[in-house]
Amino acid sequence: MNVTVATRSRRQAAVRVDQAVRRFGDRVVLDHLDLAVDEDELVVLLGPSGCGKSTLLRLLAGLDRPDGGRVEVPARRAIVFQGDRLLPWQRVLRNVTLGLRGPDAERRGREALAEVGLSGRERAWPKELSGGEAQRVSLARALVAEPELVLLDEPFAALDAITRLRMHGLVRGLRGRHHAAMLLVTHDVDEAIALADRIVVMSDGRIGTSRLVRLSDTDREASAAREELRSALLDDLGLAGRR
Ligand SMILES: Nc1ncnc2c1ncn2[C@@H]1O[C@H](COP(=O)(O)OP(=O)(O)OP(=O)(O)O)[C@@H](O)[C@H]1O
Repeated sequence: MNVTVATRSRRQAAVRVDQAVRRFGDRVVLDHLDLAVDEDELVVLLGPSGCGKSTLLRLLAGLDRPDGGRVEVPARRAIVFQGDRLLPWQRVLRNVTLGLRGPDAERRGREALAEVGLSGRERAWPKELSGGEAQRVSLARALVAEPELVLLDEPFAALDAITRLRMHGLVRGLRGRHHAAMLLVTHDVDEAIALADRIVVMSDGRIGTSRLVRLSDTDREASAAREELRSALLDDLGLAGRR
């Protein structure tokens, strides 16, 4: 057994991946990959299609096991996928509180929905929601149990550009109130810049470069510093010509 649930202590990395290997047949998808995510840190994992991002996230979520190496994650973790994966036969509030126990579950669910701007929609059915609203419910569901780690697997990829920008603003706001490590997977350079404390670029089954993002929220929208980072990331991804 090589996935362990870490005992948490102060200042420890929330996620620690050491030399993880994952193979499918002859294909080595994760090739001795190392990655650490600190408590409270939002790391964006950026990489081209097929480079193994989802494979890594599945290991961290405990949905799959490595063939070699170690994966340490906290016990309380949540995952948000590209599709909302809400239960269509449950109302919005119930979808959020499904994993909760105790007498205050409903109150916590309502608070989580208020946080994502969906007060008043508690009794709606999932099919009555827009794509952006459904993903906001998914975020509320992920955060309601105060996880130590939130895994976000291209959660906004299916949304239109304007809704996606709104979701970026929402995630930045939520970070101030939830002290979780977050790992967000995307192949969208602009999304990475909009959200990350640190961007790690994945290729050939390993983490290549790791860049700290030191931009203010205003700079993230439009500035020379942002363009410089964008160019550097396109270089990291081998897409320099697309600038
Ligand atoms: N269960 C599996 N069986 C066989 N091959 C798999 C399996 N899961 C993933 N792969 C292969 O591993 C490689 C990496 O897949 P993965 O989904 O992790 O990539 P990704 O970086 O998330 O891609 P995308 O950005 O397109 O979602 C792909 O070549 C894929 O075909």
